[in-house]
Amino acid sequence: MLSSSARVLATRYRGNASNSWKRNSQKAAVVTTSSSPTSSPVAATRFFATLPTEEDDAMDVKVSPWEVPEQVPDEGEWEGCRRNFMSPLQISVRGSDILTNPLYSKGTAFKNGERDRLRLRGLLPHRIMNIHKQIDRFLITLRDLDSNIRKNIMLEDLHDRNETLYHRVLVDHMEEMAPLIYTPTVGQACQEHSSRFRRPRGMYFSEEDRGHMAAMVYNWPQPDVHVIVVTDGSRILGLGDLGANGMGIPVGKLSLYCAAGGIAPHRVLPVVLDVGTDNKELLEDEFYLGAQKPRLRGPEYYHLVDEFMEAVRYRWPNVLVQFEDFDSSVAQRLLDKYRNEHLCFNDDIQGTGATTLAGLLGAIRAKGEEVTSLGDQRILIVGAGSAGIGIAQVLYGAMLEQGYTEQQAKDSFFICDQHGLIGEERVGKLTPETKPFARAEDDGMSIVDVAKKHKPTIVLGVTAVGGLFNEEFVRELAAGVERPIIFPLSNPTVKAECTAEQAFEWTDGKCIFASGSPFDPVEMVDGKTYYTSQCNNMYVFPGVGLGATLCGAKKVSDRMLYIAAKALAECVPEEDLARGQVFPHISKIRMVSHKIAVAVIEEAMRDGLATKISAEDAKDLNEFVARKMYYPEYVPIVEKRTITI
Ligand SMILES: NC(=O)C1=CN([C@@H]2O[C@H](COP(=O)(O)OP(=O)(O)OC[C@H]3O[C@@H](n4cnc5c(N)ncnc54)[C@H](O)[C@@H]3O)[C@@H](O)[C@H]2O)C=CC1
Ligand SMILES: CC(=O)C(=O)O
Ligand SMILES: [Mg+2]
Repeated sequence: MLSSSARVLATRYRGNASNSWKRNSQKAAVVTTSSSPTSSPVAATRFFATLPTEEDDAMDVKVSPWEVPEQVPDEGEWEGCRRNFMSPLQISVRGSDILTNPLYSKGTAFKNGERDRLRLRGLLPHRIMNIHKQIDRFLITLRDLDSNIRKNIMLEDLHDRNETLYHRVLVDHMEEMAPLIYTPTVGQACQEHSSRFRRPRGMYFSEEDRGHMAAMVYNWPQPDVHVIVVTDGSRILGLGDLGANGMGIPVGKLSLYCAAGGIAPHRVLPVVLDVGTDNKELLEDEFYLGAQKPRLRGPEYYHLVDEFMEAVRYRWPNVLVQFEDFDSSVAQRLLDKYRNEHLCFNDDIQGTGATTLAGLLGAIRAKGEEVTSLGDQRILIVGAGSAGIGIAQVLYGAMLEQGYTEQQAKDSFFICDQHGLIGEERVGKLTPETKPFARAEDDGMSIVDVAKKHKPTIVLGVTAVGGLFNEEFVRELAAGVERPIIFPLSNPTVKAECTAEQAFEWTDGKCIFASGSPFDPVEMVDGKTYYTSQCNNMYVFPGVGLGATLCGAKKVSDRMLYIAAKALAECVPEEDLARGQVFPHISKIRMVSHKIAVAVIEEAMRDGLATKISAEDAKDLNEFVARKMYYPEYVPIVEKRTITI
């Protein structure tokens, strides 16, 4: 139990932006030329040629010319890549079919000219609202709801009605909305997916679909998908096997791809590989919507995944596939199989590794130590699954980059699973990725004893065991070092290894704290406020995906993720670090994604992996990426006509 000396601040702190961070101004060294024109990820631009009407020009939506900032902009300065010209969207549907299409519908925001030419007159109430008024009205109702799951449902309803408004709500209110559409609420949304199913979103592939997948992918209505997030539902957050109910995760991740990463909504596809479930409750649940049979395993499972990968590549040869929440028994194997032959990455292994590296570089800076001292840290990773070993691999690679020897780098790690410290004694039972991190001695040692003996400077929790970092353990950490870095990364909130209050309370406010799901800052009895950060792969995957797809990367290399981590670390202003905040404020996430995307493209070009960057684009990659980022704004809609002369 906590004493009353710490309390969570009721209102989440809103970080200040600053211009103080240093920019990595390294320019691309190699320029590749495109053989085909780069397709735009921006909805409703480029391929529509008809000019807007006068009335559309007079739209009351404020559109200002965007600028690519040289440094982190002040609050409000970042326009999120707005445009001063909006090409009209040319569509062939009319009337009520427009209103029921979430990619086209503007609801009450259709102007009179559009209502006339699109045969909407009479189908909408008289009053015309602009997007700002629509958002105000939406927020009043949303904020009135008494639970986060109800808010999640209301947001998903909006998602199904009007994608532009939905994504704009996310862009403008990221701090408030991310926990509602993503962790922690998405966990509950997945658990309740079948019971509250309203409308399908995404695609499902199951065993019955074997032999048909190449045809099935043509059922998806969008011709040019850029990003797929796929799960088999086997390890949804820290909630275990949720089978087909895991669809909420690809949907939530892709909402962030659009709002935070600037990929247009019609270019994303959420997928569940419904290969059954070993979750007894779901197997017995009369309302469960997935395949009610035990999980497919062995060669049959891998063949199914293989057919899916072939099918999506057949229809969309350049599509990026993000593997998400696959159980660690298959995650690494799938990554190894596809990483060199398909544009793909595993978010839990690679994205989490890169994000954690960025957070640790920030934390080390916050402590006043050299960022290049990573290999001098003593890093205790509790949890040796996809996330734990993924993090170890990325940190290990970063240490080598910093000039440490392989042995020095390995000696920095203490990795524990539920049997305690992983030592060489059980090397025969370890996965090839875990083996290099086995310690020569102390196999099976408890985390408390590791803390006592080895005095870790950094502790990362990736076990999905809520409360595992108990008072004894955290106090031991605080006794060992002046300022322990404590990252309980498991999701959702109930699975966090400790809370922010506990970490600050038990370390007398000395720790640097970052968690997978957001925690409010904590006010201690001394009246001091202790700030928290969110260390979640959401800071990395949108930018990596944006950069990789924009440059037509042949693959996602480990170095791209390393570069992404460095770019992310550079986005944290000094004054945030001084408060112990080691990630940029969530409201800056579009700017972070932009910076990561530029860095990823530069790296792809250096490594000869970029296939779609023209010499012209390469002249100013900042501008190129900003121009390509989707921004949710209503564009004028016109009828598609075939003109014959
Ligand atoms: N913050 C972030 O961005 C991310 C957080 N995560 C979270 O990390 C957690 C783990 O994810 P995965 O590694 O994919 O799962 P996993 O199931 O592959 O790994 C869990 C590991 O924890 C170990 N473990 C279980 N009980 C333990 C105990 N009592 N003591 C020590 N170790 C114990 C298991 O042996 C296993 O090695 C999940 O809650 C997930 O939500 C995962 C990816 C990203
Ligand atoms: C954040 C994330 O990817 C996870 O918890 O699995
Ligand atoms: Mg995940």
